[in-house]
Amino acid sequence: MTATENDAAHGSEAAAERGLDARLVVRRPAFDLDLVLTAAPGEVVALLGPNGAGKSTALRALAGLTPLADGHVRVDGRDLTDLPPDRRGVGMVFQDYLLFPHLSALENVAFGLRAQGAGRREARRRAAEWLDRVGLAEHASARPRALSGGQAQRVALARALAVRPGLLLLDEPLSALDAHTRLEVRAALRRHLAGFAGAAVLVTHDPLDALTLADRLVVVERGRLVQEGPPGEVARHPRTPYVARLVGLNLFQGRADGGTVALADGHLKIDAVTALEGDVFLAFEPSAVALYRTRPDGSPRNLWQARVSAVEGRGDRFRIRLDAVPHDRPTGANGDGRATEGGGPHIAADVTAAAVADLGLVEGSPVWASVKATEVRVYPA
Ligand SMILES: Nc1ncnc2c1ncn2[C@@H]1O[C@H](COP(=O)(O)OP(=O)(O)OP(=O)(O)O)[C@@H](O)[C@H]1O
Repeated sequence: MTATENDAAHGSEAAAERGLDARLVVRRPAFDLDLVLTAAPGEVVALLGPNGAGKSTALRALAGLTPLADGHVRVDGRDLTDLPPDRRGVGMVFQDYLLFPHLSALENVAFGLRAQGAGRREARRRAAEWLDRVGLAEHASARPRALSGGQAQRVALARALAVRPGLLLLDEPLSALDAHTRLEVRAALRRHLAGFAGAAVLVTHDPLDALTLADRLVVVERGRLVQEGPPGEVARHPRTPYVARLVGLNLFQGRADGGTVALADGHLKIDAVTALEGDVFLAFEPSAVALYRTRPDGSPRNLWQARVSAVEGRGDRFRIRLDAVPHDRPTGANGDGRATEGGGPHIAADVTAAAVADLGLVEGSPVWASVKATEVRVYPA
């Protein structure tokens, strides 16, 4: 059906609600998903979340591959909830659904067009156009096994886009590719998604894919939406420890009271520049943390005793994981924190190789850590 026929068939319904409108409820013995998901036409939504959060389940439910216990899937006003996958008209780029091995690249792309009712010649003409668009015109007659991973991925993308679906689903589209190919395909995918008129939902583990490809992030944990928003906003203002780790920020929750935030666990107070009162999140970059071997002179106010729990190399910097030593517990006779158990907030600090050497940072080293009040972002919880 063409877009116009589609509109005519579904009348004002279609005009009323463009894009994706879904509530996905899936129940399994040890897991349940309940996720409201929408995407406007032209919008790319990335589903992010830890392993087992339910991202693939959500995508498969949209595709009709996993049955819904409750909820609905509507695309451009059309109710797909009870339709089998092949009648949904949804474009899919899934790892285990990539290409038909016995068909050429051209025939793979033409397949969906034929299924949509295009004549053989017309389908091949449009398929050739799409292969050209993804830069694979000269591979039209190649079988999938003769294509590289990146090429196969681009054919799969061309096949999905050629039918101009109202909804495009991409499951880890770059995960099987090596680092170099990944860069290339990411750039190509970005271009094609920008020109795509329908709604797109992308599942990824890779924060870079999510940050560069998506207009909006939807973070899923344990089958529930825990945070959503434009990538920059989510990256600046994480609301769960998973998101904070993903974007490399230190995150705490606490209560603000006159420019001081008492952390939720009651062990530390942090000076911050804020007019907020009440429950807040508090975030700062690992690079904003300064480390000292002994208590620094002039004693900055946000100063903790901590113990190094891990030292991780990251290019030309080192990320130091710290367990803060709670200030209201005894810190040992010489005040160096050695006698105290960890258990205060965890902090990440980024330092240079020279600092690692000068401070002698190894697992178990006691240190003093500080962060300036002006480096701490505070936002409502
Ligand atoms: N076919 C299945 N049958 C039963 N349980 C399943 C099936 N597929 C996934 N699960 C379970 O459902 C939950 C959600 O899995 P899902 O694959 O959707 O998570 P995910 O967020 O995509 O994880 P990952 O990032 O590891 O791919 C997990 O507990 C998983 O073990």
